Amino acid sequence: MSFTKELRQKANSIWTANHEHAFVQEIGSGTLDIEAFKYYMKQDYLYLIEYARVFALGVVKANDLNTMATFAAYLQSTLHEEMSLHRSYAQRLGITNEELEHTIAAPTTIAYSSYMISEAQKGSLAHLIAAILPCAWSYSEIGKRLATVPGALEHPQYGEWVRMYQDDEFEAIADWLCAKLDELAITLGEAERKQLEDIFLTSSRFEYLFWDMSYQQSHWE
Ligand SMILES: Cc1ncc(CN)c(N)n1
Repeated sequence: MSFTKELRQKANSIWTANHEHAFVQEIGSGTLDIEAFKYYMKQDYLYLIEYARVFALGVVKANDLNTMATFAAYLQSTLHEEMSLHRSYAQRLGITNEELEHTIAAPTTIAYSSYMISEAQKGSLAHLIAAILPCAWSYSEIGKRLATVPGALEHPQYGEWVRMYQDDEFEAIADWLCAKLDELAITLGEAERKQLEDIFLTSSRFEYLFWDMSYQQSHWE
């Protein structure tokens, strides 16, 4: 079994909890409270700014031109495709650009994005990928699953979100990161593989906390 398949298996209970989280389920059914979605969109925008920085660090840490170019392409697509989804929702939901960029980051947003940046800065390229892989991969899995829910793709409010994350182009990012991490892991010893596993599991847990924050915190803001 490949290294990333092993990681996916070890994180299975966390990923199942993410799939079953009320926020995710209610995007699929179209019943999510719009205030929770607005809160999520604003926090996620801040998160994505830092996520994009990790791709920039990938350009710096890459040791061949193809890897550099791929990280640069994903930096570009995060800033101009994924974040344009948020800008388009913001416009539709009456959130100004000012509000989007100057929202105060919640503790979970700060903790998750600081964790990713810290692992990316202090570790190797493999550490960097382990920190961001759950972000790219779990969203693709969630998008693909929600796309099978009747009506989810066409829902007037949440359909655009589902269409973005179920897209094959989005899945290609996760596939590429998996292939790169599998390639790098071949030469690593047990101790370093264990570090990568811990990072992957921590980011997976942060994914859960992000859904939960968005579902809960919007009620007590
Ligand atoms: C918190 C979070 N994690 C992952 C993704 C997908 N890039 C996202 N938009 N937000």
